Amino acid sequence: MSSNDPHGGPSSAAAARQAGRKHADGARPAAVDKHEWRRRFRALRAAATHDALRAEADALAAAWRTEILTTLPWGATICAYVPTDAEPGDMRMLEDALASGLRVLVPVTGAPGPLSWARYTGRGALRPARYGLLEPPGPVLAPSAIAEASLILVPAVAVDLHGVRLGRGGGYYDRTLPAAAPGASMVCVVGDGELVEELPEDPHDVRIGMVLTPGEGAFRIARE
Ligand SMILES: Nc1nc2c(c(=O)[nH]1)N(C=O)[C@@H](CNc1ccc(C(=O)N[C@@H](CCC(=O)O)C(=O)O)cc1)CN2
Ligand SMILES: Nc1ncnc2c1ncn2[C@@H]1O[C@H](COP(=O)(O)OP(=O)(O)OP(=O)(O)O)[C@@H](O)[C@H]1O
Repeated sequence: MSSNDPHGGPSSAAAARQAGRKHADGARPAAVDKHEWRRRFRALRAAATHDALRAEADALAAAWRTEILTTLPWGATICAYVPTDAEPGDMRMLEDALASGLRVLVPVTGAPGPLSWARYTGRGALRPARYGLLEPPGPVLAPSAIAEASLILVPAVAVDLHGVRLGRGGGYYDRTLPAAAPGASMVCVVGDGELVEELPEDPHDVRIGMVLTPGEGAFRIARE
């Protein structure tokens, strides 16, 4: 088994990081392995204790507040998403964004294609949607609304140090992000074990430029 084999089933964050290391020949892992990589990261997260997940969410909420929200002007638009229980971070991040005076848009999921958007006004307004997600009922904004955002939170199962992102496999964000404003920051929120050296990349994958992790807070990664 090579160190990049996603069938290996690492049992810790350190093992996940190790599994993301480069092949000796420098080649990227085959893109066909994305399903296995998703399965592996999902298993790691499912095995985490309640206390560990709570500590992770606390650290992410604190870093989000102090390292990102403080940099955004009152009234700015951001694109975020409503996290599920199986994703890092929690609703505090959305609530704190509202409290900081931001206009917060979250995705409205339709058939695979560019995501539409709706304004997040508070958790009480959310309704069950496709894939077990929670979304605002509307009014629905066209996919082009992403161009108004100065910062975009992009959900990720994992991300690598080159900005390659592994999503949930719908291809939604890869079809959505090209309409973002040229200067917008694209940020993935991931657990410490979900930032790895190298993930498989397809030609359609849009690289992101920043990560927020519980252990190291917000930092830029290379988009190269
Ligand atoms: N909270 C949240 N909202 C989001 C996303 C997200 O990742 N997280 N999305 C990000 O695009 C969009 C929804 N995309 C989704 C894409 C696929 C699946 C899904 O159920 N995938 C299957 C298996 C995929 C595979 O391995 O091929 C699964 O996860 O079991 C769910 C949502 C928009 N809203
Ligand atoms: N820009 C695009 N145009 C056409 N098809 C695309 C595009 N981006 C992705 N796809 C298709 O979507 C499918 C899923 O792609 P991929 O596995 O990269 O999704 P993902 O980034 O994990 O998902 P998501 O963005 O929903 O989290 C693939 O079959 C891919 O061919």
